[in-house]
This record gives sequence, C-alpha cells and structure tokens, in this order.
Amino acid sequence: MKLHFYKYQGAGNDFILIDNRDNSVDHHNPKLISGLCDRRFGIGGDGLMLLQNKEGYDFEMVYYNADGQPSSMCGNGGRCIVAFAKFLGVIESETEFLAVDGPHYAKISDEGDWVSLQMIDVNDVSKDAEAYVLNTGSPHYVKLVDGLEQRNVYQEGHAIRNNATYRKNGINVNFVEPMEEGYFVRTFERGVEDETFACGTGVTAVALAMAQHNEQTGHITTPIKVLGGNLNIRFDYDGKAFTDIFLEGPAVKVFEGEVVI
Ligand SMILES: N[C@@H](CCC[C@H](N)C(=O)O)C(=O)O
Repeated sequence: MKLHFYKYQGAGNDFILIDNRDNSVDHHNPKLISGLCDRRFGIGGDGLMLLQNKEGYDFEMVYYNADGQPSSMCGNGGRCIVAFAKFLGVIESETEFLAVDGPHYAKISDEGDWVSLQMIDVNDVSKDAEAYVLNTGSPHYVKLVDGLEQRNVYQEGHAIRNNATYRKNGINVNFVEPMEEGYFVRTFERGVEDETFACGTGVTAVALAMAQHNEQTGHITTPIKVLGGNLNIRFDYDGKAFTDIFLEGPAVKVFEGEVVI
C-alpha cells in the first residue's frame, strides 16, 4: 500500500503528517511508525501525527513519538498540524482542535506559516533539587546552566531522563541559559531519546519556570532561542497559576511524498 505523507518542521522539530480523515491508515503499529521516523531507513522525523475528524472540533491531532509510541502533547507538533489543517482547507485562520491533553485554540497567519497555539493552564510547579519540574501537556525538567552552547546535552539529558526518579515514565530534560533578551534552551526529548532542535512544551515549561524563579507576575512575554530557530511564549501569572499560555512560532511544510508501507 502507498501512503501519502507530508513533512513539516516547527523551529527544527520535524514531523511526518498524515491526512487520516477517511480513517484508512491503521496507525496502531509502533514498528511502522518508528520505521517511518527513522532518519536512515525511513522518511525521518521527531514524531508522526495524524489529522483525523472529530465531532465537535475542527479536527483531532493524534501524536506519536519517533519511537513509535503514542505520547503526551507536542507543542511544535500542535503548531505544525494547525498549518497542515490550513493547507488542507480544513480551517481558515482560527481553530479549536482536540489533542491528547484536551481542546486547543490556535490562530494562524494569512501566509500559513506562523502559529500561535494555546497551551493547557499550569498550576503545579515542583522542584527536584535546583531544577523545576512541571507538566505543560508533557512532563518537563528545567535546569539553569552556564555554557549551554558547549554542553553535552545528549549525555546530561540522557542521564537525568534515565535516573531512578524518571526512568519508568520518562521526562523531557531542558537546559536553559539566560540571554540579554530571553533565554537559550536545549532539550533532550523522551521518546526521541536524543536532543531535538526545539521542543514546544519544553520552551513553554522553561518560560513558566523562569517566571517563578525570577518572581515575575502579570502578563509576561518570553522569547526563546533554540537550535532550530526562535519561539515566543506569552502568558499570565498571578504568583500561583499560569493561564492564557500561548506558544508562538514558525510551522513550515518542507516536502510531501509517497512511501510504500
Ligand atoms: N516535541 C514536542 C514534545 C513531544 C512529546 C515528548 N517527546 C514526550 O514524549 O513527552 C513538543 O514540541 O512539545
């Protein structure tokens, strides 16, 4: 069988996208999905998403990590699937879609390549020694460091993700260094088991954790530089809860093609 696919990237976090509105693709197949995401033997991607019909919503986002397992929310994936929905003519400039962590509102530019995605509210940030731990749709560990450019993010991230606390359920590990304006962030992603060029729920977690760390409240806008580009996070924080959280950035179609499965 031939499968038509699309490849998108959001700040270098890259995904295979499949239009499954007719429900013709049986995606409950970890070997197939990890094979398609393989960068040498497949199409290559940090994850794979299916756009499906869902009553009461514009569409449903079904997300798999590159290891072929269904996972929690993917922020950059969410932005890319909104751009894909516009490309397919499923939506125009605004949308309400369903993802694994609930409904999401998003807005897309007329050109179709810049997406603002509303994320879930967050009111629980804990500490693991000096690091912050929070769930922004996916679980994240946020650690302030120096010399981030030179650090071995694979080695340090892999060690934290596989320590006794996180080994069973996994966690995404974000290293953050303040810049003149905003932050520089590098992330080791669970389910990819490697450093990725960007992580949307990760930079969201960093922006919230840094607001708490710096005791900032009110309406906050945080620019973040990642290996694959620049993202922006804006939110309200009253000292207890983070609300109206938006992850903003590019979402670009790279190519499309057919693969035999
Ligand atoms: N790249 C994503 C996060 C995808 C999910 C993550 N790998 C996990 O399993 O927790 C993003 O942009 O948020």
